[in-house]
Amino acid sequence: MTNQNVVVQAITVAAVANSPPLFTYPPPRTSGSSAAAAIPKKYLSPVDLGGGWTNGWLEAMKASSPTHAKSALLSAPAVESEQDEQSTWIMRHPSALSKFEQITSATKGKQIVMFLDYDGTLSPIVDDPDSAFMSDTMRAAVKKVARLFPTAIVSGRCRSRVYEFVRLTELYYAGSHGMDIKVPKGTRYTKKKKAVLFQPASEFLPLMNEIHKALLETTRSIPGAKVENNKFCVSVHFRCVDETCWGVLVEQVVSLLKSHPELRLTQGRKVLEIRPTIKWDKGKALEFLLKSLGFADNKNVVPIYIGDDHTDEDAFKVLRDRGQGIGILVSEYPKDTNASYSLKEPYEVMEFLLHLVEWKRHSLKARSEE
Ligand SMILES: O=P(O)(O)OC[C@H]1O[C@H](O[C@H]2O[C@H](CO)[C@@H](O)[C@H](O)[C@H]2O)[C@H](O)[C@@H](O)[C@@H]1O
Repeated sequence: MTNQNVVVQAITVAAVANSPPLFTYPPPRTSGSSAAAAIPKKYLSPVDLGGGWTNGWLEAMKASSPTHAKSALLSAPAVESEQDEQSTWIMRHPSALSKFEQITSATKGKQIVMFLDYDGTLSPIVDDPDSAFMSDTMRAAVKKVARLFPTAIVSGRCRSRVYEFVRLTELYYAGSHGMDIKVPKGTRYTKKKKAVLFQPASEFLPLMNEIHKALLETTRSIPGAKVENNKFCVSVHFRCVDETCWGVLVEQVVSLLKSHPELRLTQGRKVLEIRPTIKWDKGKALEFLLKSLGFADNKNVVPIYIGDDHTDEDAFKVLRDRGQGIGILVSEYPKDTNASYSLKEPYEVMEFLLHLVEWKRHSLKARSEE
């Protein structure tokens, strides 16, 4: 078992797209002085800890909720109508189903490596994170895909938890937003004698447990708040919290972070996430897995990454920067993204996976008959 540590470095800021964002992420400071001046640069979080930090996050929480984002668009006279917005976006990020042939022709003769996010991609978003089950039909589709292509799950969840949901031993798993990767021994692709465990934030484990405990305690008074221990990341869910309490909740999180400049705050779908300020994310995890599979500099490899969240943007950006691979965003709404294609919901993800299986089987058969 290898356990490499990655040096704690300056922060990687979340991926930003070329076009103007529909809502800002990470949130801007709204006012206040910077308490971050005293913090060593290597630990500096994406937004400083000045007085505006809480307000900035609160605004971001509101703006990233689709109903808010939508009404903001509709009330701005300069913005195109909602429908125009949708069709402009879909032209830029066409459906991976309607452009299926374009995708497969780009992968012809090349090795596809499949990367799948879990929540909102393989399982629908539900109120209770512990009930985010994947359907049997989706599991069967992923199983079929994994028979044909190396397949990895890259999730914000704790690795063991996401495995409990997926329950497919033949996959590679990266949990805690890529900070906990397990490459099993002796797979078809790696043939390694020992499993490889890569945990670049391992030194943060005791601190993350402390943070989890502290947040369980402080958020106890807020109805609907849920704190999840994702090993190298702690998630504070606000999906079931009344909007009037969001300010108090974010204040609690921010005040805890004030004494921990080595941690940073990010936001997912109705969730605030506290994680170590290390230069590691889902994009780095994608690169690490490609390397572990022996495909590091292989130009004949096409990674396909499907995800629905801010944190998946790091992976989309890696593919865009490499000029290699296909990023597919799962979203019903126009969102600022580095992905090239889109799918509306997990059901469409399943259809796409099954199309891919069908196409690959067909081309293998055709080749064997040549
Ligand atoms: O990277 P992912 O696999 O997409 O994980 C991201 C977060 O997903 C989970 O939260 C999200 O899904 C929940 C269940 O549908 C939903 O209730 C919540 O509002 C969403 O944010 C998970 O619970 C988090 O720990 C993950 O970080």
